[in-house]
Amino acid sequence: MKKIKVAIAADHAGYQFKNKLGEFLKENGYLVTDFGTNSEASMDYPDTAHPLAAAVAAEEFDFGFTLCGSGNGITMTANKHQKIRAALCWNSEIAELARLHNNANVCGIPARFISYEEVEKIAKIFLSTEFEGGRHQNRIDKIPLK
Ligand SMILES: O=C(CO)[C@H](O)[C@H](O)[C@H](O)COP(=O)(O)O
Repeated sequence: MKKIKVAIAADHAGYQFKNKLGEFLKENGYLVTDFGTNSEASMDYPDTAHPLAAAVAAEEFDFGFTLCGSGNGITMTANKHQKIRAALCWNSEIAELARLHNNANVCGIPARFISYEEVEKIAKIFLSTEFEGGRHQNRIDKIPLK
């Protein structure tokens, strides 16, 4: 069976959870590529979020996970890419809706505000939920600026 390709990226605030999430995903059969950051030294989230978003937009990966302190900066950055629909997901219900209704291809995680256990729950539901299509397809078609 074809393995799902997942990209992960973080800033210093999301570094620890990003590493744990990467290991968890590998253990569960996903092909994981880590776009950094590679330490807890302070850095600027666009430096990892833009390369991840460009690669997901180019369909080199099926999904991306981005982690920073609030999840906001790294999600805002990813959403600057036309083909990216990055959703800020702070619990599994929101993550499920991000896939069902928004066909999100990047999951933004607020690492300073949720537990690591919640991160795994979010990742599991995000990766296993199919987009519903229908009325939601009409809506996401209207998101990009023409
Ligand atoms: O981008 C963010 C805010 O929207 C993230 O939460 C960052 O991780 C945060 O701003 C980093 O803050 P720090 O004080 O530089 O550690």
